[in-house]
Amino acid sequence: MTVNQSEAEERKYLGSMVSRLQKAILLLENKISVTRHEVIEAKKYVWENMAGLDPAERAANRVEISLAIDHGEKAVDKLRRLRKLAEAPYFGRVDFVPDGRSKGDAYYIGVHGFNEEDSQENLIYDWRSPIASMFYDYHVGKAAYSAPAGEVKGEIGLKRQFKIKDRVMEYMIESSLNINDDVLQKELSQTSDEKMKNIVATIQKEQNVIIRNEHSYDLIIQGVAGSGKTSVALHRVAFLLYRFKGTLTSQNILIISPNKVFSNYISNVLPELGEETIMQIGFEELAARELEGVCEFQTFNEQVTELSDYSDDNLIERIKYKSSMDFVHKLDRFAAHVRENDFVPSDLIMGNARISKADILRAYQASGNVPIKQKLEKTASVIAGNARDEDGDKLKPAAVNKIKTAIKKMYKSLNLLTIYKDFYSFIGKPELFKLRKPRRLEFSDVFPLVYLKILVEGAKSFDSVKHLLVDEMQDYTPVHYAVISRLFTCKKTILGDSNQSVNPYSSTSITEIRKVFPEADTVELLKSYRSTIEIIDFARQINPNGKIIPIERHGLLPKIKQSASQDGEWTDVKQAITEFLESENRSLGIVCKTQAQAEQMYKEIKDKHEDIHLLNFSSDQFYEGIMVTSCHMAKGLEFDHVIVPFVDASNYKTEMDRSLLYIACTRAMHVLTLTFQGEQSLFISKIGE
Ligand SMILES: Nc1ncnc2c1ncn2[C@@H]1O[C@H](COP(=O)(O)OP(=O)(O)OP(=O)(O)O)[C@@H](O)[C@H]1O
Repeated sequence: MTVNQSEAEERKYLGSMVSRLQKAILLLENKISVTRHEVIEAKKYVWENMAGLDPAERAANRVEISLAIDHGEKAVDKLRRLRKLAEAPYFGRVDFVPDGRSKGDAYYIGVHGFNEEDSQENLIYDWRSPIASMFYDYHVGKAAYSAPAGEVKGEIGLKRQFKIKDRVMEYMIESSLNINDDVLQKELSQTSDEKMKNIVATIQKEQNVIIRNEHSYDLIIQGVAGSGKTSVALHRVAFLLYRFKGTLTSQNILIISPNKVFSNYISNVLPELGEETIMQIGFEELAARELEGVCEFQTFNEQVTELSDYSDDNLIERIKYKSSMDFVHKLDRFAAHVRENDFVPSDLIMGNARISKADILRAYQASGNVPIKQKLEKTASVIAGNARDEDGDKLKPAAVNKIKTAIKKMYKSLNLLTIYKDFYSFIGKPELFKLRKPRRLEFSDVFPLVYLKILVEGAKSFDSVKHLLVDEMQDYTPVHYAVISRLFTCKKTILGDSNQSVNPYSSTSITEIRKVFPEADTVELLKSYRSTIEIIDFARQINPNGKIIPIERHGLLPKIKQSASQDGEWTDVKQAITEFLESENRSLGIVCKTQAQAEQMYKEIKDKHEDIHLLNFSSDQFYEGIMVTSCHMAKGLEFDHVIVPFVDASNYKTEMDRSLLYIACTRAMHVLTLTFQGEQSLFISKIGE
């Protein structure tokens, strides 16, 4: 294989590829404009000849027009991809010779594939194609890939990485190692754009295994902070959309995300990869859908705020009790118990006919192991179907309805809140149920009630969803997962980090989640790509439990600034903002323990710079520049520079605070500054000793 050996040849080849892409763009633009013209003409024709066309002709015209529009839309999509490729056609190359052949080919790999209209020759391979997998999995030497016809073994003779921007090659690296560290280093040391970006050029081997996993039904990813869990999950979606084109579309994929800012933050990744963005929903929206008309409820954020403002042992006990798999089993046993015992039939008189309570009970018992409401419906329809009026005829609809109502009334109570309250008496712990206001639940009761509702009434499952992603899995309890498993029977990717819980009293480990999904495959990511070694070392001392391994990238040591007064601390924070403004960094997160502190901070500094944004739970956008927010909101996000204020002994003292501080510090990519006045928190006082 002798093509494009030298850098000069590669540059020339890049130039020719850009020209070929530009030619393809021109051709496609012409086609689109012709199609547009044809659609307009066809519509005009139908409009002008409406009266003269018979219904069959009108229908045929409509079909033709909508087909042309469909083609046009596909062409516009393709055009978007070609334009993107024309700016940076590829990022990698592997030269591969299959076993038994003397000659192989050079395969160029890009964000999208490209072949010219009149030729079947692939000029650029999509990063998701089978051949491209070798780029991520192997270095020079023996290699293999899975083709539709089976595994192809052979030898990689050359592997290169390119950084191409605005049609110009910035650099080219010969890589003998897997995705050369130099390129990864360069990528990671860049300052952050406004939103999360794709990582196709530097996907690591351990990440590629997850992305290209087509076989797991349920896949749980435990990954340390910054290990690329969210990136990997989104690339996995893009891979599955490519691999199962035709049976899976972006409308079949749903992500349960922690909040709207996070949704906005990740919203560019799939479009960058040429796919449409997927639907997103929050756990609370799910709960609101299920509990509509039943009751109101406290949000997760309100619960976290309450816990971080003051510590109430009874509340903590209630939360902890409801956060185990054992609790889910108790709800199951209770539902089985009431289903068995709370139906008390009586004889039913309809005109001259009498239906005995024994017959009704028999029908109820024969109605199967289904939710109570369905049992009652089945019982009623069997009884009504067998009953006859005085003339021996089947009952009229009005009489059938009467039977239905009467049988429903034989059940003790179908009021969900009443049944839920009874549950706590059943388990001998009535003190564990506390309404906040009449008909307002505290957060720890929300998903238990939803689960009970499913057991009583059955689930309205999301049938159109074929793949579900759950991010920040550590914040949801087994009962959340029990609900999820009933509402979504599809494949799932569940990801999170047990060390990043915003409420340790209800946090869930992979072991607990596996109790709900015993067949799930699990995978652990330990390498962290986001932060410098200095920042990770610092965070590791705050929370020594994690197994986090930083990627080899150095930066400044985190700074801790102490002052004697609050005014002194404001000055320190403002000074750090000035340092940020004077640096090349583009995003600054000021991450406070609580939302109230974030608001206080925002008030103090908002006049310092015109583009300071306060992020709270009603925000729906991630901004470039300076953002002030809470640890809870910042979860999943990242910033070039992070300032964590108020790190004093009274503000950060509990295990929950430790977890929040760890989350705050691991949001920083390049620079970390902590400030406090008075006595410093124990979590940082020993750092460096
Ligand atoms: N292979 C990679 N190449 C380049 N950048 C990467 C790679 N993997 C991860 N990153 C970068 O690391 C950062 C962290 O990624 P991501 O947010 O997906 O991690 P996470 O595990 O979900 O983090 P956290 O749980 O801490 O929120 C992002 O900037 C991402 O682009």
